[in-house]
Amino acid sequence: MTSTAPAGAPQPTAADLWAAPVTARPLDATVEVPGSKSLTNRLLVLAALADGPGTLRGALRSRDADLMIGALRTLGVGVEEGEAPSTLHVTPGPLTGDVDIDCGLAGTVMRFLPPVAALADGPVRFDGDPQARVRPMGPVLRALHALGVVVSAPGSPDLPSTLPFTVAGRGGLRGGAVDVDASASSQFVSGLLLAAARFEQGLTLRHVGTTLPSLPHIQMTVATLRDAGVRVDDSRDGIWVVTPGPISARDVRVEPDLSNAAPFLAAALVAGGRVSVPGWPAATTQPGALVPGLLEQMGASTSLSPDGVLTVTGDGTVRGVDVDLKAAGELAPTIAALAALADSPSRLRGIAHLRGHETDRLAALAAEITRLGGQAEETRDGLVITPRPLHGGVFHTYADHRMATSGALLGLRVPGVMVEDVETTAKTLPGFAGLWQAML
Ligand SMILES: O=C(O)C1=C[C@@H](OP(=O)(O)O)[C@@H](O)[C@H](O)C1
Ligand SMILES: C=C(OP(=O)(O)O)C(=O)O
Repeated sequence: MTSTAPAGAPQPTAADLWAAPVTARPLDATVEVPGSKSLTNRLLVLAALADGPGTLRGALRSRDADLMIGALRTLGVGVEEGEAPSTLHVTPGPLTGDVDIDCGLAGTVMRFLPPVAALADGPVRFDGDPQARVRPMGPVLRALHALGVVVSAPGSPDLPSTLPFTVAGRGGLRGGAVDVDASASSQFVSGLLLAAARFEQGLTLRHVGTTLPSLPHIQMTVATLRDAGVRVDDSRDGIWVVTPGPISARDVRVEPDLSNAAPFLAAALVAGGRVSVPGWPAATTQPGALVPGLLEQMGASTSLSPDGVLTVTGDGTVRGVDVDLKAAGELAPTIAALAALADSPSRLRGIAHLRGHETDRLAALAAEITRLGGQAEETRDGLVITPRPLHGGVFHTYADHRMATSGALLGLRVPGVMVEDVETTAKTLPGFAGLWQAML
């Protein structure tokens, strides 16, 4: 397949460009990454639906997390900062309708909150960034419709399949059995499951699509529900049964974001030397758990100390890989950047659904690696990347935080890489450029 960059990105001005730093010497750094986006936004939703006030500690504060906080407040939930901005006290209350929710570009907000909105006492209007208006929403909205919820789009008689849309909250939902095709996003399943204990009859949810991406994220949803005392039966592949009942209010600590740790750890492979990330959980449902194994396949050594410090060591040589990233599509931009710097070709498979992420990530990665002189081609479900000598140039990011971190990784070795709008990393990692510089 040929690649064209996704449309919609205006030409950057010089002020939008960040000169990615090149390293002259091996790294020797420890990088503390903030809380997981996926855990923070799940735990916020569960705290909002819980049977009493609860607390999150080590929560992420980023655009996506703050959009979730803002949306929950709009719905009548109390969310107060504690002694640190990463401590959040959540006080559930009756969910109020006749409100507007800004989803920004956050998949977790646009997919997790429509089922919650069905519990509100009036219409909840959802919209987001221009790029959010092309992200797939149809399956979750069709599932809500099948459960008896009225979902509408402004000025159209049809059931919407993208933002903007309105969910007519009626103060509650019967629940029952419903099918969903989650082949475009696991978040359709997670969103329905997170609210399901509050449906009168709970929920029996069956995935009916050909493929199911991001299974660790669904397992994360199930684990966070169970930790909050909700009964979930996931003993049959592609079927989840949530028993109705209270969601327990809790005081929880959020793990660091292992997917955001990935580009920092990968830097040890590109520059040589070592990078350590403290707080690495001994066991986790985050797909970032696959990072050490992937980096080892690409030539790194890794170790996890008993006190949870993950260390990646490299010698500046990157090996090509053939990997299925279906379980961890979030890691694909990092692996693609490594592949462009490798000593042999790579194939990334199982990630067709990345076309519906912040941008069409397959097109964006192929276009930007090619622009720097590399060879990267889209396949039906991924990318084939053949290393070539790279040169500097503008690395467009398409409002995608993980495109920006990929550009930084390439720039570590290739002089003159100018990353467009590096601040787009604030979606999940505010201060990325400073953390990156401090690592060098
Ligand atoms: O549930 C979650 O927190 C997420 C699920 C995944 O979505 P997809 O299944 O759409 O890839 C992942 O890519 C996204 O960054 C976060
Ligand atoms: C796909 C991602 O985000 P979202 O939660 O917006 O889907 C991502 O962070 O890589």
